[in-house]
Amino acid sequence: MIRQLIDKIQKTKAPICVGLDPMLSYIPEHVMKKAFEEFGETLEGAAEAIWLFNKEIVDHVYDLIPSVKPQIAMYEQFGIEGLKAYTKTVNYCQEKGLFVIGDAKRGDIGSTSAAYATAHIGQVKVGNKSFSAFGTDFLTVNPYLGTDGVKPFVDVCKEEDKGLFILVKTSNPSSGEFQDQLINGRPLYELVADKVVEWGADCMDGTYSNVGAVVGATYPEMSRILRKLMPNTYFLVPGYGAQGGTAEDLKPCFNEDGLGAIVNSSRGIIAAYKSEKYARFGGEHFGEASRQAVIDMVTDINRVL
Ligand SMILES: O=C(O)c1cc(=O)[nH]c(=O)n1[C@@H]1O[C@H](COP(=O)(O)O)[C@@H](O)[C@H]1O
Repeated sequence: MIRQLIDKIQKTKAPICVGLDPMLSYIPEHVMKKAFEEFGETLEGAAEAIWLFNKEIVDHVYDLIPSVKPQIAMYEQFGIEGLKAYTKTVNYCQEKGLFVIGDAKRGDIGSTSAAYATAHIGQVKVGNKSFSAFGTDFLTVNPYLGTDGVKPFVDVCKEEDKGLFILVKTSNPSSGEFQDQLINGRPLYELVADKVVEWGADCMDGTYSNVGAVVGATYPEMSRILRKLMPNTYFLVPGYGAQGGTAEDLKPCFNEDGLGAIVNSSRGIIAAYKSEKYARFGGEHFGEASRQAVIDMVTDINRVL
C-alpha cells in the first residue's frame, strides 16, 4: 500500500495529505443553510453540512494531492449520523483516486485491537459474507498498550495490503510529558521508534514498510534523530500550519531522495477562507480558497526538499 501512495506522491509532486477535520464553525453559512433546510437543526443536519463541505473541498483539490486524512472525532461528535458522513467521505475520496488515512488512533488489548483493525482496514465476517466497514487505506494507531495491542493491526495490514501510522512523537505541547521520559538513558519515543521498525520489518513494500510512524512537525530536532533510527519507515507529519510547524521544520522528516514523509494540514486547508491570507475568496468560494492553500503548501514544502 505504501508503494502505491509513494507513486501518487511522486505523480502529484505533493508530499501532503489534506486533513478533513470538519467543525461546524468552519462551514460557511450557505452550506449550513442548505443542510438545515433539508434536515433541520439536527444531528442529520450537521452530518449533511459536513458532507457537503467535505465534498466541495475534495472536488477542488483532488487533482493536486495524493491523500486525505479524515479525523474520525470530528464526525463521531454527531454520533451515528456523523459516522455515516465519515464513511461517505472515505468512499468519495477513494472514488476520486485519493488514498485515505483514517485518523482514529486506535489501540487496546489484543482482542479489542483485532476488532478495531477489522473495522477500519479489514473485513468483517457476517455469516458466509465479508464486508469492509470503514475501508480506509491506512490507519493511525496508538502503541501505548505494547506489542500485543499493535500486532492485530500489523496482521490485518499484511492480509489486506493496508498501511499504518503509529504514534511515535506527537506534535502537541504536552507530548514530552511521557514521550520524552528517559528509560535506561533513552527517550521513550526512541524506544517506540525501535519497535515500529521491528513491527514493520515483515511488512516491507519496496523500500518502505507499510508500518509507518507519526512524527510531529513541531519537534524538528527529534525528527532528525527519528529519521536516522527509522530509515525505511514512512512518516506521517502533522503540525504544519495551524500548530506552528514550518517548511524548514519538516526538512529533517524527509530522506535524501525527497521521500519518507507525508505532511498533513487540516485547519490550514479546510478553513483557509477564514484566514486573512485567503479572505479574498469569501465563504461562497471556500473550495477555491482551499485549492489555493494546497498549492501554496506544496510550493512551500518543495522549496526545502
Ligand atoms: O495522528 C495525527 O494525525 C496527529 C498526530 C499528532 O501528533 N498531532 C496531530 O495534530 N495529529 C492530527 O493531525 C491533525 C492536525 O490538524 P491541524 O492542526 O488543523 O493541521 C488533527 O487531525 C490531529 O488529530
